Amino acid sequence: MLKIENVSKSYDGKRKAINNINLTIQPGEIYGFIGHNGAGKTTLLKSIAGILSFDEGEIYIHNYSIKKQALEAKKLMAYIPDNPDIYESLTARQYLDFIADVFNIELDLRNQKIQEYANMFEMAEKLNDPISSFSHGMKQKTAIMGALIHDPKVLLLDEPFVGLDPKAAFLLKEVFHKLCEKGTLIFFSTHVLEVAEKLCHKVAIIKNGEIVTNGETKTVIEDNSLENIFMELLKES
Ligand SMILES: Nc1ncnc2c1ncn2[C@@H]1O[C@H](COP(=O)(O)OP(=O)(O)OP(=O)(O)O)[C@@H](O)[C@H]1O
Repeated sequence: MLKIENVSKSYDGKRKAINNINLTIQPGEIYGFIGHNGAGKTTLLKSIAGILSFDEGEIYIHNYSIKKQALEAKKLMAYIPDNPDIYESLTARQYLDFIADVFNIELDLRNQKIQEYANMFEMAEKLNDPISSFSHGMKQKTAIMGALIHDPKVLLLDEPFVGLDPKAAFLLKEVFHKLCEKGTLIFFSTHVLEVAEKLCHKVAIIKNGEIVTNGETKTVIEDNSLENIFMELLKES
């Protein structure tokens, strides 16, 4: 479970980039996080991942506080940033081996997973090529494979569909479904409202650092489209 309690963060000590965020995400849920540019999505995702410190509140990953028990919490999760800036000088296989080493994944299991995901994302031929030679989408796929290698219980992704071709986007959605069947919870930001509408069990909409609505996707959208709800919420002061 991912529990976010009263979390606030300011970069300059004056304006809060996120303000009093409360969200609880259960195992097996696919949860979409939607907001305008600068709304605070990346700030919250990085705070959950333990990359960014926050000023107030607490975040728990399966009851481990990301502030006080960061190592235990981080073992259970994976975070994929919006820009897959991964080690350019390594080959994809070296990068995946490195991640597997960090998480202590035994050799047979890691090779099996690398092969499985490389086949799935059509990266098997590229495993021994340097990441510096990859397109944005190929780097994104490599980052995704790295995130999946240790079977995270909590998967955080910042704009995961940007830069993926339609087939890779379809495959990633399939991966989401498979993971959620196994009890992994997935929390991802997106600007692609159709994806959120179709894929997510629940959604939260953030505006100027505050959650303006959240809940079951079908309840949030009722008879309207998510795009209309989003535009209405942006208009309201
Ligand atoms: N390193 C930083 N230093 C100062 N202010 C920052 C920093 N990073 C983000 N901000 C500010 O915090 C607010 C939230 O930014 P954040 O990147 O979390 O938004 P976002 O919802 O992810 O936006 P986008 O959809 O454009 O990626 C914005 O006002 C932004 O200018």
